[in-house]
Amino acid sequence: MRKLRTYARLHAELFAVSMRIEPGITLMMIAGMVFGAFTFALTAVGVKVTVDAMADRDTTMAIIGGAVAAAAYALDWVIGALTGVMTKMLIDKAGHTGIEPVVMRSAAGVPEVDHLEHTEFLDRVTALRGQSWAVIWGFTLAVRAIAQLLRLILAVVLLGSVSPWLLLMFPCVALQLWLDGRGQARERRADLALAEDKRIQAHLFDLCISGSAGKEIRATGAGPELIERHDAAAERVRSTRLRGQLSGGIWRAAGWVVFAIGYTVSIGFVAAQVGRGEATAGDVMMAATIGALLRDVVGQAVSTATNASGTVRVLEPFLWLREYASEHQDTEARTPAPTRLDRGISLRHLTYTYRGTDTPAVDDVSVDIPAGSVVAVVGEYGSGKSTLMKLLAKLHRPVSGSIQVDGTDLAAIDTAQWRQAMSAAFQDFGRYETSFAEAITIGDLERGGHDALDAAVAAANAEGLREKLPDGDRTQLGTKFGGVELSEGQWQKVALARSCMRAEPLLFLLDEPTASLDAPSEQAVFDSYMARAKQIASATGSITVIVSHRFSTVAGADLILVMKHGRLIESGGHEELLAADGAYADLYEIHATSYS
Ligand SMILES: Nc1ncnc2c1ncn2[C@@H]1O[C@H](COP(=O)(O)OP(=O)(O)OP(=O)(O)O)[C@@H](O)[C@H]1O
Repeated sequence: MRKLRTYARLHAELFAVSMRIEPGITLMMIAGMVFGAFTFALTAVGVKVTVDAMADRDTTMAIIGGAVAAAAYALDWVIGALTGVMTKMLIDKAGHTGIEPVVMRSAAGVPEVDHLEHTEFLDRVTALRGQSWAVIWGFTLAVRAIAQLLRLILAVVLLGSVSPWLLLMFPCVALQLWLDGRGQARERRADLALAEDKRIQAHLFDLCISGSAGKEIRATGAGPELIERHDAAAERVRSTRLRGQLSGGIWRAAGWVVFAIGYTVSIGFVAAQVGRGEATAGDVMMAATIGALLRDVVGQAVSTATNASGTVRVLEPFLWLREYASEHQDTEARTPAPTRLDRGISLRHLTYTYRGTDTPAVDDVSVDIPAGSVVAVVGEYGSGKSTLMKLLAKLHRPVSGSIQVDGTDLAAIDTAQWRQAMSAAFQDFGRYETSFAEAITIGDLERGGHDALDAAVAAANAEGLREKLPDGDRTQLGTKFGGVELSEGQWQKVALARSCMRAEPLLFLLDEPTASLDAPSEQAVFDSYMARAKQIASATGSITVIVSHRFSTVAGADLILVMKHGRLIESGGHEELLAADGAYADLYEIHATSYS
C-alpha cells in the first residue's frame, strides 16, 4: 500500500513536470488515450446495431451502425498513432530537460562521498545512466494503463448488458494478468541478480580499453585473464537472463491459455441463449467483437504492464536516489563557517569506519591543532591518513567523536560554507577535460581573474607547462574533445593549481598531492606551499595539513601526527619525535634516505 502511494505521488509529480515542459502535448496525449477507450465501445455497439437492423431488415439503421462501427474502429487506430507520436515527443523533451538534471543533481549533489564507493548506489546509477527518459515513459505508461482500465470497465458494462455469462471473461482476464505479472516478476528478479555481473563486465571492458591501465595490462600479460573473466561475467549475465526469460515465458503462456478458455466458453453460452430466444444475433456479434477487441486490450494491458514493470527498474532507482540525496543534505548544519581561526581545530575521539568493514579506518583520534600551524600526517600505507583528511573536509561523517573548529562542532557548520573556506588537493585528483584556464578556475572557487590564475599556476610550479601549451590558457586539455593530452605529472600540476585558487583558505589539505611529480618539481611545489602556508597562517590563523612521505617537508611542519592502524600513536615536533626514538624515528630512518 505504501509502495502504491509512493508511486501515485511520483506519477503526480511527473505529471507536473510534463505539464511544465510540454503542457499542450501532455494534455492532448491524455485526452487521446481516454477518448480511444470510447471509440472501442462505439465499435462494439455499432456492430450490434448493424446485425440487429439487418435481422429487422432495417437497411438505414444497418448502414448507420456499420458506418459508426467502421469509423470508430478506424479512429481508434488514428488516435493510437497520434498518441504514440505525442508520447515519444514528451518522453524525449521532458525526460532530458526535466528528469536528467534531477538525476545528475541527486547523484552528484550529496555533500559526502560514502555512497560513491557503495554497490547499492552504484547499481542504481548504472540502471539510471542515460535512461532518464524512461522515468517519463513510466508516467505515460501509467496514463495508458488508466485508459486501458477504462476500456475494460466499458467492456464489463456492455457484456453485462447482454448476458451475465459473458462476465466470465473477466476473471479469466484477471487471472491472465496475474499470471503475466508473475512472469514479469521472474524476469525482473533475474535482471536485478545480473546487475553486479554487468558492472564487472563493463568494468573489465573499460579497464582493457583505457589508455592508462591498457599499458600495464599488456606489460604484465594480464590481458587473457581479464578477457576470460569478462567472458565469464558475460556468460553469467546471459544464463541468468535466459533463466528469467524462460520461467517468465511459462507463466505468460499459462495466462493466455486461461484467457482462451474463458473466451470460448462464455461466447458458447450466449450462442445457446440465442437458440432459446434470450439474446439476439446482434448481441452475439457484439460479445464476439468485444471479446476479440478485449484480446487486443488485454494484450496491450499486458504489454503496458511489461513496459511499466521495465520502467520500475528505472523508477525505483530514481526514487531511491532522490530520497538518498534529500536525506543526506545536511540541512541541520546551519552554523556559519568562521572567517578566521583563533584557537584552532581539535579532534575529539574521532572515529570513522567505512561501510561494510569492521575495523575503524580512523580510531579514537584526539589532538589539538593550533591555529596558524602547519601539520604533517605520516604513517604506513592504509594507516588512515587520507580518511582523516576526508573527515576534515566533511566528506565523511564521523561514526563517533567530533572535530571542533574554534570550539564549534564541524558537524554543525554549514557544509557548503566550510568547503568555501577550505582548499584541498588529493592524491586521486580529477582530470577536467576543458580549457587549461577553466580546469584551474572551475567550480565555485573564487574567480579572481588572471591575477588569481597566475598566482595559482605559480604556486603549483606549473608555469613551464603553461608556456608549452599551444593555445595558452585556452588550450583544450585531454583527448576526449580533441585537446592535448597531458602527462600524469602535468595533470597533477593542473589539479594543484586548482587547489591554490583560494587565496586565503582557513584549512588547506594536501593529501600526497605530488605523488606524480619528479623530485625537483615536488621540492619546488612543497617549498612554495610551505611559504604560502606560513603566509596564510599569519593572516587568518589558517591551518595547513599535509600528508607526505617527503621527510624534508614533514620535518618543517609545526606538528607531526604519526598514524598506525587508524590510531594516532605519536604527535609532536620533528626534533621531539626523533628524540623519543619511537615510530616516527623509525619511519624517518626508512624514508629519509629515499625521499629527502
Ligand atoms: N572506500 C573504502 N571502503 C572501505 N575501506 C576503505 C575505503 N577507503 C579506505 N579504506 C580502508 O581504510 C583504511 C585507511 O585507508 P586510508 O586511505 O585512509 O589510508 P592511508 O594512510 O591514506 O593510505 P595511503 O598511504 O595508501 O594513501 C585502509 O585499511 C583502507 O583499506
